[in-house]
Amino acid sequence: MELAAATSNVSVAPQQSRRLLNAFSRKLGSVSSLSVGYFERDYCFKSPGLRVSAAASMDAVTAEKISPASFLDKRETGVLHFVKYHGLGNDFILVDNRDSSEPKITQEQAAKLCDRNFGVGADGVIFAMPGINGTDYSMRIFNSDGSEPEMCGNGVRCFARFIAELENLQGKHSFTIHTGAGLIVPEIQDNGQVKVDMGIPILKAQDVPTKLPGNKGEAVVQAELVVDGVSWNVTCVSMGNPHCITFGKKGGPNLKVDDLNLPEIGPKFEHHEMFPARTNTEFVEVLSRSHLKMRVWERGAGATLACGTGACALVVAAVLEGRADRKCTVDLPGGPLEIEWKQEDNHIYMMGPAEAVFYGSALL
Ligand SMILES: N[C@@H](CCC[C@H](N)C(=O)O)C(=O)O
Repeated sequence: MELAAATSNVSVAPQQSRRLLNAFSRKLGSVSSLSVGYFERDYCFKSPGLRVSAAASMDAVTAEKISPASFLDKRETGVLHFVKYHGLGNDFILVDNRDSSEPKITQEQAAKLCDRNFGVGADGVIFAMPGINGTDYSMRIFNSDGSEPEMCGNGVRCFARFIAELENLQGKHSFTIHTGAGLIVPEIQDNGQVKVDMGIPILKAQDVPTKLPGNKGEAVVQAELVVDGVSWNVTCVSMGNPHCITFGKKGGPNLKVDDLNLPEIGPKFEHHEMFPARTNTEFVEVLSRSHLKMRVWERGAGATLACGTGACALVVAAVLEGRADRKCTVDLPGGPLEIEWKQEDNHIYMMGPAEAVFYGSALL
């Protein structure tokens, strides 16, 4: 797989952007069907001046023909058009797969695309697919290692914004989405943030899944897990995907998450024999009863800047361990999420941002 090109709108001035466009246009030469893909989203859609300049540098396609939907509509064999989104720096390649229930690329191709040196670079690839059992859409995701998780919290916020863009929807909108974790309902707010009904957390040990024996009914709460000879206190929660949450070592002080050597300790949790489906691990510092700080090591993706399902799972763990209230701000490396585990319906609600970053095309 070869990368055609892609450009981010982060801190690129209009003049630089124009130069980039011209360079891409020259480089791609007669491959006019691809050259349309390379423009700065924000400047194209918010800056009429550049829109004209951009079009002028592309001899084959006029700016008027460019829209998010028409860009993704282009269907050349061997080319994947995508939009890159992120939710607090947890970044995804979004693929318009609404015409088929088969992902447009394989798990191996997804892993290559996610490579930050030889590909686009992302924590995962997300496919927007036709709904199942009466839902509006289905979401599937491949992690950056090519494995397929059941759910992705930051991803589902990106998914909702992607659908709104594809369907040209403005303002408040909600969708029903079938995922590996069942029905998930995101609602885009007027300010562009996305609130998601993440469903009911799963606590039964064998359903998480973990081989640790239940110690609070069937749930695993503040139980001992020996990792590399060191005893940690862990609580296990599934949000459709498995999470192991720790606030510190057994008998030790509360965690200071900035002091952790995540690349060293993270994989030892992920591949621990007590987690037959591997696990995501959240390391959590309690700042107050309504303010938590976390770092995450994700199954199949490693250290990421944010994990939505992880933020939900750790609030559940904090409540079960008596460390926090049901409504918390969770600080992740990429920014904060608002999480509430509602007593009334036992559902967890997550609120946070999702942003499109750039459009691109990859040669498969
Ligand atoms: N970053 C995601 C979780 C993605 C899936 C995870 N790596 C897994 O394998 O379970 C989120 O925001 O929830």
